[in-house]
Amino acid sequence: MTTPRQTLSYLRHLFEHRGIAPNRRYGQNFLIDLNTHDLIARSAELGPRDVVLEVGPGAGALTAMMAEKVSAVVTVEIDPAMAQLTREAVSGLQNVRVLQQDALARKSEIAPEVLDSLRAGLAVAPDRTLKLVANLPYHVATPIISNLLVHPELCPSLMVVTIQRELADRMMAEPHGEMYGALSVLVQALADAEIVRILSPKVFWPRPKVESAIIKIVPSAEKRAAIPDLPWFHEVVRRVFTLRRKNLRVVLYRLWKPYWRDKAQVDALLEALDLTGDVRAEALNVQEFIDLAEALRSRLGPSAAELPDPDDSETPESDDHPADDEDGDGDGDGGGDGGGEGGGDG
Ligand SMILES: C[S@@+](CC[C@H](N)C(=O)[O-])C[C@H]1O[C@@H](n2cnc3c(N)ncnc32)[C@H](O)[C@@H]1O
Repeated sequence: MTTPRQTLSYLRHLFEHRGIAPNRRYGQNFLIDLNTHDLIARSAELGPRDVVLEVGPGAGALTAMMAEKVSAVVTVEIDPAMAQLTREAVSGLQNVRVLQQDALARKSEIAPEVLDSLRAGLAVAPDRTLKLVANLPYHVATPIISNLLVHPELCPSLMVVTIQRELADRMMAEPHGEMYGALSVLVQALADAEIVRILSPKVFWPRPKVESAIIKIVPSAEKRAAIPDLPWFHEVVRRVFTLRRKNLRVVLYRLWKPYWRDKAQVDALLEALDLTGDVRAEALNVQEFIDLAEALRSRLGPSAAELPDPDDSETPESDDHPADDEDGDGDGDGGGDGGGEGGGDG
């Protein structure tokens, strides 16, 4: 077995020879411990019916290992130099498609070319199943995972990914805690998740500043079926956590203002759900979020999904960084009137 030291030396020489260096902007921390690659592949229970999506193949070591076991691998690599290394690592393997592009379109959606390649791979035989297996670049992990989780036809049967440990902890977090946010609700509402292993910075080159984790997410058909409108659920969870420190009465009134005559209508909706208006989003459990989204859907109607965020310029596609209170007013909503917290969730 190649040791981490040998892999590191190989990568260093390869990069030097090509005149390239790891690019922090792209979250390039390469796994140098091949045992970890092996653990990722084993945890993904790879088999001949699988079509694997790998975002960020880097030098292609995990790609080549997986391609031996599965029916097809679709890899997406933003960095042309890395895409070239991946192509070389899998040359001779007919079942790997290397897309050199951003895996995301419009910052938070999975690029249509990626989805089309997955559809093509799955269409080859009716028993093919999709899996996401990757050492994900940290800045795209949340949109990749959450978009696949709610995707109507391309939700994977399994996701095994390496991510920052903090993000893994957020996925597993319980209500009331600082870590609990849109991503916790989304993952727990739609899947069963477990942390497979915490990874020390030492297994990467260059070493990141923080720990990472391999997380295994198993989307559940039963849980999905309990949520009638997945995109709406995603939208409600994401929006409500943009104002995590306001009470729910204020949050709902403010987020869907054109739809309410007055706050008494919000109170009536909350009362029907057995919730008091002074409760905060971070206190709601997953089932309460499912019920809330459904009640709002019935009350507000389909056009509510089209409503822009209260102040779109300040509210990115995210919510959830714990405990920021950027406007200093003590309520942590990051703005005087409905701005978001930023930080990368849901
Ligand atoms: C953490 S490295 C993983 C590399 C390799 N799979 C490994 O395990 O050593 C993340 C990889 O994702 C690529 N990447 C970063 N942002 C991306 C994006 N938006 N779309 C596709 N690939 C991206 C980086 O260039 C890098 O190769």
